[in-house]
Amino acid sequence: MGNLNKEIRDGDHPDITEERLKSTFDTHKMAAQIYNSQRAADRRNEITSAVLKIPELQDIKPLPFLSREEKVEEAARKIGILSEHLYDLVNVNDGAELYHLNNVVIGGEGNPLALHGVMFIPVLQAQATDEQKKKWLYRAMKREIIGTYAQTEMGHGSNLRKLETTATYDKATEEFVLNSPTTTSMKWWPGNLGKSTNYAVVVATLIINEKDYGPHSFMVQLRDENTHKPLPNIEVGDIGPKMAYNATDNGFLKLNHLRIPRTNMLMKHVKVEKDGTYIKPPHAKMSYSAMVHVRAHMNNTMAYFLASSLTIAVRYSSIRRQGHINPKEPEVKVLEYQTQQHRLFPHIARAYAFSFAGAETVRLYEKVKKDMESGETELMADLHALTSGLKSVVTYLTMQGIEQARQSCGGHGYSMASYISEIYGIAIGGCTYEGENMVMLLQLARYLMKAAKAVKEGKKVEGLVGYLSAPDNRHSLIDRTPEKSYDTYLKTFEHIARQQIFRAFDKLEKMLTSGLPHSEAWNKCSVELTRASRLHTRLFIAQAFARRVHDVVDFHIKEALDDLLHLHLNYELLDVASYALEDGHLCGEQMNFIRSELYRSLGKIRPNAVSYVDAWELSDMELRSVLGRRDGHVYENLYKWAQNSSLNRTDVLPVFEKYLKPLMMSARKNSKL
Ligand SMILES: CCCCCCCC/C=C\CCCCCCCCCCCCCC(=O)SCCNC(=O)CCNC(=O)[C@H](O)C(C)(C)COP(=O)(O)OP(=O)(O)OC[C@H]1O[C@@H](n2cnc3c(N)ncnc32)[C@H](O)[C@@H]1OP(=O)(O)O
Ligand SMILES: Cc1cc2nc3c(=O)[nH]c(=O)nc-3n(C[C@H](O)[C@H](O)[C@H](O)COP(=O)(O)OP(=O)(O)OC[C@H]3O[C@@H](n4cnc5c(N)ncnc54)[C@H](O)[C@@H]3O)c2cc1C
Repeated sequence: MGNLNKEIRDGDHPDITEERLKSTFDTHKMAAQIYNSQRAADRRNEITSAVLKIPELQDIKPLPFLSREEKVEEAARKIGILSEHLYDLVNVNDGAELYHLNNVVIGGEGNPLALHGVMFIPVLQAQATDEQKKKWLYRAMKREIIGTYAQTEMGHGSNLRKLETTATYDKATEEFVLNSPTTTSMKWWPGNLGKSTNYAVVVATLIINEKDYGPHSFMVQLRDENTHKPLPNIEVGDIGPKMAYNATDNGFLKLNHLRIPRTNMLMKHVKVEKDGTYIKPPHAKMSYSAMVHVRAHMNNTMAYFLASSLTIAVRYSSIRRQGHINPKEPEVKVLEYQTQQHRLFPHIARAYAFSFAGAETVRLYEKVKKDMESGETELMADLHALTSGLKSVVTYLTMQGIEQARQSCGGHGYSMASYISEIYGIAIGGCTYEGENMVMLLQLARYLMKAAKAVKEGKKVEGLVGYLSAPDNRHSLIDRTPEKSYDTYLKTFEHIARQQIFRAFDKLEKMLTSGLPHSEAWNKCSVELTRASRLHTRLFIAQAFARRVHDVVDFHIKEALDDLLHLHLNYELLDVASYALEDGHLCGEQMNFIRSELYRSLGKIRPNAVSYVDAWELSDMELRSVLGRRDGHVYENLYKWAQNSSLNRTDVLPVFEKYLKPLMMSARKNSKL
């Protein structure tokens, strides 16, 4: 039998090899859990190996040394090369393969086709008629045209019903007139809108006979297909540098009474007839499908960002030696410190948890998508509630985890050589895009309040909120849990979520009964409501993790995942325990039990720490991190990396002659006086 950890190679840093030799599980088999099948895990590695053989696909230099223009150019250059090799490298119908290819070759900072693949094509698939698909979708799939999804405006992103861009139907010419009447009505933010795309699905408020029908989707050609010059009545450009994503040209768009044919409205589910008759869709929010598509996949992209930063931090922590635990022994790896373990390991568990919750979400999404094809919309509300909560909780916890990973690398974590700050910047965009987190937590809260009302009225609720009708124990039995049975933990999470949901419900009801209008009462309860949504979502994540561990067959993988789950449940419970202490569901003694289980878990995880992150099988090419190198040879490569700095091109910079020398000369002269 070979090594269980598949990353071991001759010549690696002995400290990291020592870690890998301790692995109790086969890291490639674990990758099959993370990526949902052995085949998917194999394909990732095959794609990486194939990419490594194509010299033109390698980074010209470390990305942090590129200017914004160079980043945009570099991403576009690689997209060009990728086009030549695409069909040899991946199955183009497999989103996971494309995403992996993107991460290895281009990375997270963006590329000209990002929104094309993530939103433009999905919105056409879901909302275009067959005729419209023939006209645009197939051309888009062949990349004859490049598109984006232009919804957000300078003045409005969250509140879609107040989008100012109008699409007014002109019956006489059978056209829509698209107009941005104000500065704030300009589209502002859409990815790749600024410079790369020549088409966009523009979301605008539909007006027929002066009646407002709310946001609808329209296909708009922005630029000439040959010259790429903006078409008449269109102003379009880049919105400038951002915290991260700087290889992406997020853009602005002003439409000046632009006329488009009636048939450019996406009409699979909703229609405007020639005479202006409006035929409504089977469900009012069907046109929001592109957002739900991205939200459903965000658990996995966030898990990936979190796992990337943890891979960097854990590998580095295994070669970084500083300080002593036993003064008679050599300096220890910083990974030996309990504080370092507590800082990193719970986030490793979260990355796994998000990936497992993500797999369940994508399954539900695929089902709803299929149902919608035939006009069936029953599960749309469940999916919207689930993805709204997960999107918010997972992005927020990912942000926390990445920042802890950065700090755990000390000074070198702050250097772009770690690349963690870039990953952080990319990931935290997710707290805002696809619905600002608070706004989306409040969407889930609407669903939870409906369920709570039903329960109060004596009705039985099922599915994601089924626990609200289930019997509850007055006191948690958590310290009477047999090993490897997590039922009592999950029951405690259920109790906490249930209590908070009803607390928010009761508060809201009381205000409504006192005569406060619904929207005001809602606002006054909104902090409690968002708490309810978070607790409900964290319960779902814990349940999804437990369901996955339950289903695993391989003994060693199951055992390793079980250790992570144990850590997860104890850590998360401590994080939310105040809710259960308030009503005496948990007592002080049980808190001590949870704490001691948590510390025991850290010790259990420690020998496998490097293997848990190695199991994500993130290559050096995609990590782009000196600290996270697979071989552990960090220090000599940090020095090499710094040689890329343009400041090192000459020994003396012109600023010396210009500013520093006169400053020092004058200071010296003055001190002689
Ligand atoms: C050469 C080739 C090489 C190729 C190689 C590589 C190729 C690349 C391949 C892959 C690349 C991968 C690269 C990855 C890059 C990743 C990039 C990141 C992408 C970033 C994208 C970001 C995009 C955006 O941000 S788009 C804009 C998003 N905007 C929002 O999310 C707005 C948020 N607001 C809302 O959604 C709504 O306003 C709202 C939901 C808050 C409220 O809507 P409303 O006003 O219409 O609602 P009402 O109040 O009237 O009603 C509420 C009611 O409706 C129900 N509801 C709402 N939404 C839904 C829904 N979607 N489904 C079902 N029901 C819904 C809600 O539940 C309420 O119901 P009630 O019953 O309670 O009334
Ligand atoms: C990296 C990135 C990429 C993006 N890509 C795209 C894209 O491709 N296409 C596109 O169309 N858009 C895109 N966007 C825009 C993005 O979708 C919006 O910025 C986002 O939906 C938030 O809307 P907003 O900016 O209006 O926030 P605001 O709503 O202005 O948020 C400001 C504050 O107000 C609060 N708030 C607002 N409404 C409520 C409420 N009802 N209740 C309580 N609090 C509230 C929020 O919680 C927040 O704290 C992108 C944004 C980013 C950062």
